[in-house]
Amino acid sequence: MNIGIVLAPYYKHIIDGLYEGATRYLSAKGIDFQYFEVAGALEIPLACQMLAKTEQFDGLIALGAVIRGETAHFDYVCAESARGLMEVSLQHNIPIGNGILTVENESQALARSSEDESMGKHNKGNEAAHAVVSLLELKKTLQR
Ligand SMILES: Nc1c(NC[C@H](O)[C@H](O)[C@H](O)CO)[nH]c(=O)[nH]c1=O
Ligand SMILES: CC(=O)[C@@H](O)COP(=O)(O)O
Repeated sequence: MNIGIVLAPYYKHIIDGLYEGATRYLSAKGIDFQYFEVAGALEIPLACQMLAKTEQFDGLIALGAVIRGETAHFDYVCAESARGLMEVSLQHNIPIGNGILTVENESQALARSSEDESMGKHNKGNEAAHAVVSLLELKKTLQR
């Protein structure tokens, strides 16, 4: 099993936490992974489509953090990155875990990308990795 991780280090310290959460989950299950960087969350869907077309990955994980600013740009970045991921996943029949945070402020982002469980919220990178693996396990069951 080979997982492609597409990450957008717009906020590097936050993405590092998401990446740690995702890769700890994959490593604990003995699953191989490779990562690829893009500029921001809006570029993640096309990168996922590029990887899906290689047919070298069983699943993909998208890691990003979108924090609301002063304008409506937040709404478009969140909506279009999520829509793009769903479109690629369904069109290419490839499981994609959406670990793109869409939050109001940095505090909310840190709470969802921390390695310290005492921060209260789950690590969304870990959650995205679990989501992909669970879909791949379902796929394996159906192929029996
Ligand atoms: N504001 C955030 C962005 N904005 C950049 C876009 O994702 C994109 O790179 C740009 O519009 C050029 O196409 N990206 C994030 O990942 N997080 C943000 O908070
Ligand atoms: C969420 C974003 O897109 C970020 O760039 C916010 O920028 P702005 O303050 O110009 O809305």
